[in-house]
Amino acid sequence: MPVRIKICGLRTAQDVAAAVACGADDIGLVFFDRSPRHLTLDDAAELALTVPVGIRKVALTVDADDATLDALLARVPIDLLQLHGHETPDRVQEIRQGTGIPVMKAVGIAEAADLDELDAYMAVCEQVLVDAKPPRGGVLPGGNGLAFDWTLLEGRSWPVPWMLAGGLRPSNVAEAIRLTGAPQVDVSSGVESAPGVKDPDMIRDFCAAVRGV
Ligand SMILES: O=C(O)c1ccccc1N[C@@H]1O[C@H](COP(=O)(O)O)[C@@H](O)[C@H]1O
Repeated sequence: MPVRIKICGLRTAQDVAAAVACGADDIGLVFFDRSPRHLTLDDAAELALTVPVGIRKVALTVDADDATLDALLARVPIDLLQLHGHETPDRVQEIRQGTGIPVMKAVGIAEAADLDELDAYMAVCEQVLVDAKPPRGGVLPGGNGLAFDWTLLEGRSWPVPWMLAGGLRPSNVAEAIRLTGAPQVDVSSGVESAPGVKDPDMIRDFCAAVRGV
């Protein structure tokens, strides 16, 4: 099976076109106002219209309340919710049942013990996102371009689909896939020329590196 590719933090129709042309499977829209990739609902609704059928539209939220999620889903057609905050397994379950939208919960990894946290989420969501733990006191809970020790994942297998994220770039994604066996990869800052500014050449190189594994 080819490794699935998610390009996250797209903000313009040109970003979407570049990702789609290079074979991305998922595009990520960020709804977190402290992020340089944040989209308003109006901008996201317009951008969503440019995404071809068959490409999954993923909404990234951080500890969003029900009203925020309802407003988002009423305005923007979303295929998968990426929960990137401190949502507990109970809250994940509640969101999944309340919205009817499949959920991918992000879990931050810095050491082997952090992997235990994944188990509780496997039971309540469609997918998990295995990301680097954000730096203490950092502004963003993700999208920091930081990798974790991928050897922690060697020999692991999980019963639900999972995606690898954190510091992936065109130059390291092939090694990350080889070491971890990741069936899906997610990138944001690793294909940017500046925070929030996607670079079509880097998107192309990233996708080519994944497809070359
Ligand atoms: O991209 C963001 O701005 C962001 C904001 C808040 C939470 C998560 C965010 N991005 C996600 O973080 C990981 C890793 O990103 P990177 O490739 O290391 O920059 C990825 O899943 C993004 O979707």
